[in-house]
Amino acid sequence: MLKIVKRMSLVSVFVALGFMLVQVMSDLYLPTLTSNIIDKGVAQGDIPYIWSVGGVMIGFSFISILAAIGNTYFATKEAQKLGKQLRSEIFSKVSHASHNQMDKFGTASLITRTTNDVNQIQMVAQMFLRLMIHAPITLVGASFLAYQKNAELTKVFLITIPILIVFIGIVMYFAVPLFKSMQKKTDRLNLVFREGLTGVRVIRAFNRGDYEADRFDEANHDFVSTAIKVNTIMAMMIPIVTVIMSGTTILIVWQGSHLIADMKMEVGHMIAFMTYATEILISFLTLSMIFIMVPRAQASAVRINEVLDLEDDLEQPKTPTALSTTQENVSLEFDHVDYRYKGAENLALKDVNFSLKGGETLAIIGGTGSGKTTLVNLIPRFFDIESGEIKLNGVPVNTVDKEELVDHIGFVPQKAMLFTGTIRENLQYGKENAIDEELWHALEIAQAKTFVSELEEGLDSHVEQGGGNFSGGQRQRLCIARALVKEADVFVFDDSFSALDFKTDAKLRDALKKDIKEEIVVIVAQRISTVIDADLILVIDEGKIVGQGTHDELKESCETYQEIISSQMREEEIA
Ligand SMILES: Nc1ncnc2c1ncn2[C@@H]1O[C@H](COP(=O)(O)OP(=O)(O)OP(=O)(O)O)[C@@H](O)[C@H]1O
Repeated sequence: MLKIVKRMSLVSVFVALGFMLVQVMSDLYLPTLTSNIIDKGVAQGDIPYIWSVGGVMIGFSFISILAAIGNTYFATKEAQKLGKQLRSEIFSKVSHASHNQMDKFGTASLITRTTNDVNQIQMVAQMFLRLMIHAPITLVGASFLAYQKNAELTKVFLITIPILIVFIGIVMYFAVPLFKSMQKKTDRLNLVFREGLTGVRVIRAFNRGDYEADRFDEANHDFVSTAIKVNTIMAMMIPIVTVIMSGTTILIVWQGSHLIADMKMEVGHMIAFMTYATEILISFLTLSMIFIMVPRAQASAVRINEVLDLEDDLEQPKTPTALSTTQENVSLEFDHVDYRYKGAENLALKDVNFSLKGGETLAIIGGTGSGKTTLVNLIPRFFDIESGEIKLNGVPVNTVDKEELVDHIGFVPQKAMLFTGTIRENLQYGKENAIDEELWHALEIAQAKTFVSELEEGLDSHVEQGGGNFSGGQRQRLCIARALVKEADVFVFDDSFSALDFKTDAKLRDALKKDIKEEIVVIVAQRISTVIDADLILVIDEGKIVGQGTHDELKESCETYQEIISSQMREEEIA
């Protein structure tokens, strides 16, 4: 937690604490002034004394109010700033995280960490600046002043404070673990909620609405029952502490009245003593709340630090090699590449070997789970390989600055993902200053020009979250156009033509061939018709290249390729 709160500005922290100190001192002085008014003013009928001390009291009350406002302002400002900074740092970390790191946490947990966990820290930071120092200082100050008023009467605390401590201890024993478990339950709730929202169409298609609602209810019930338990325990605090406080007052009045009767104490002193006693007990209560909140925030701090301390598992080269692009040097080479997912027993890719020159098209075909996506993900270095070497334009990709490498690659992932905004903003994602002409050209190659031009607002048409207002095929074509706007050396299309009909698929590949003369095109596909014209086809099975060559060569020599052809011919016959 210390590591996290270190982000707060020391100046603001000291200013907030300074205001708080002034507030505590003023508050502690007020009961003494009350006691003086009663004992010296009221008891002796000294009206001018009452007026003058009353004036001082009003003055100190004002100082206390102003100090409280100052403290709250700086405490809130610093706590909010801390929350803002943490959220930005987590977001930045996550947006630069590798695929492996994203898989480690999961989206739902990352959302909880950015929202709920940051809120916990924010609350504790504010409480620290408002109360954490206030409570101990008040406790010490009020105890000292109460002792000064009457040492004999402080014996009352020897009875009430141990009772309070035991009670608070019991509450903490039961409440702290429940508070901690609530974080995990919030994670689970977010996970189920998120899956329910993102998968709403699948849920409807499979008529699983009731099942999902039950699943959500279960997570919701689990969360709520823990919250009820914890709140029930906490709800007991106030009445029991009130009883203890009332008991303390009764004991003070009972003991105090004897002392007054014996002329060992004045009435004003007893009233001041009672006020100090209340402050002492409230400080104890505040401290106990702090002891409950700090472990909870500590759990949040650990979860936040887990994200912030993520070591970059894709090392940035210390002296990066520049990646130049000339008409002659565009090339992509996989040299005996092996890759294994973190923690996996088997290699996901074994001994992948091929090379391509600018202007060539590579097609990768194979069954589901054979390793096609894994292979193309290695080109922009989403993962680091176990052995072998991958070179782009003759330069090993792990020696190139990561951002520079990605700048040279136009990537269309398997899942067509668009951002909320306009079509123009989405297309300019890879080249901010791309002019309309370039955007229309990319749309034309991607076979998206016709439907975009038919939209009333053309390039300025609104794109809903995730591209929800476009069909699957339209989304895919917009994603293809977005990649084409980039000035890349390699264009990767990971199963990006799957939602297109055969005619559009053929037209798109034709347009690509005509337009992309110097760059490399890598197409992952399931359909033979998509790969048929490629200069090189890799047939992949269980991570191994089982055949490579042109369509005609593979048709003769590769058994797996022949099987794919015959299975698709059967499908066409059936159709
Ligand atoms: N993040 C991951 N962690 C561990 N294993 C993974 C991960 N992603 C994929 N795999 C495994 O690696 C293998 C290859 O997966 P990959 O996604 O590359 O296949 P694919 O050929 O693209 O499949 P599809 O055609 O269904 O998209 C599969 O066995 C899969 O289970």
